[in-house]
Amino acid sequence: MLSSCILLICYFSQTLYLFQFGRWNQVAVWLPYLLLPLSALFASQFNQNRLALFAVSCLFFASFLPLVLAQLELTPALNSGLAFTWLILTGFYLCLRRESGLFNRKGLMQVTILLIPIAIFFALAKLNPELLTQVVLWQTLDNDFISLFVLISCFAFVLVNLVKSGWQQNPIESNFSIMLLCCWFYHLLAPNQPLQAICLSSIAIILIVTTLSHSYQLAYFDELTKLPSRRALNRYAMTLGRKYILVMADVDHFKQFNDTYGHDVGDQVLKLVASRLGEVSSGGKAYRYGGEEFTLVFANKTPTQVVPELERLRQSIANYDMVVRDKSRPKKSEKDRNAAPANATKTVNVTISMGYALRSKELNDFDKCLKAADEALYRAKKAGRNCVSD
Ligand SMILES: Nc1nc2c(ncn2[C@@H]2O[C@H](COP(=O)(O)OP(=O)(O)OP(=O)(O)O)[C@@H](O)[C@H]2O)c(=O)[nH]1
Repeated sequence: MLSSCILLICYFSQTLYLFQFGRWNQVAVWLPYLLLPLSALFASQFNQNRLALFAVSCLFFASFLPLVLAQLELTPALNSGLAFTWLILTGFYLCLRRESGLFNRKGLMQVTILLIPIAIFFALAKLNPELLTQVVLWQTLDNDFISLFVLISCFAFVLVNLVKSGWQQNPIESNFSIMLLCCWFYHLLAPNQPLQAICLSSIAIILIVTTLSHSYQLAYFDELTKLPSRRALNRYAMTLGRKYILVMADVDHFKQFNDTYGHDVGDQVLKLVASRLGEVSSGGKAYRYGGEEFTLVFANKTPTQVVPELERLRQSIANYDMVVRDKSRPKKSEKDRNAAPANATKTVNVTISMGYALRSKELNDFDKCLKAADEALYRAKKAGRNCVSD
């Protein structure tokens, strides 16, 4: 989200600067017609079909939609308000939808749903044009270009998205909010065509940045735990100097835990352990190595600095009371289901074992050091688990 904001500011300021010289106006006006199809193609190649559809929608909005709405023979202000209402509804809908294919039944249904508001506009324009004007245009402000409906939906959209994306840490949702703000600027900047075109080009650029950042996230972050993945660890290994400590951490008796409480609860355990390890201090970085194994890397640290932090992490996980649903309780009848039984949930504690290795003359490369940390982990398991070993 931050990168999109920075990029947008740079793009805007540069283009505004070029505008001072006038001759760039023509370039700016046709640029969206190059960038939007490009971003749609790019997004669809990376299976980001919602982004691709939004790019196509913007293109439709800027080219064909005004021609379609012209058939209604309404005022230009109302046409503009209707077009924006449609674009905002489209953005809102696509943002809330789950990712699905483009050329299948779901994809076709998505496109049909996007066209429904236009059908409603046509019906209302024929049946009750007064109502349409009242809903879309903010007549009280005596400003035909500001639409109350667009204003409210815009704020609602940004608010919902920011809350949702903050909670999910998803670049797609948060960048949809920025794109909507661009649409909002487009609306305000009318009838300045070149400036409006900059807004559309900005949307195309954000679409490309979003596609790239989401793909980066998929490649380098673990989906379940949100920690950087093993691939990210291997990348980080290339940047490490001559002094570092590697730690291998493993959840104790995890198989038994999975067997007793089920795979979903097992996943919850992994999330819990990952969130605790992710809070590592003393300059450490946490990675999900694979399965129930995690790796911590401390660059430029000595065991004396690192071991107390490992002990702190181990204890914070061991002391956490995790509430799980007791899978073993008998299935109840419909009547019993309403009465919450006392033993419906129970509290369990998860422990982890850790082994660490310091890079030295013998362990002079990352793989050797990692293997030594793994052997130390094995010793921690043999020593009774829930402990740190070297
Ligand atoms: N729920 C869940 N289970 C996983 C995941 N990845 C690996 N596992 C399970 O983790 C378990 C690993 O078990 P083991 O390697 O035998 O180790 P353990 O039971 O933790 O025993 P010790 O390490 O000796 O304490 C296996 O049952 C895997 O199915 C995952 O992403 N989610």
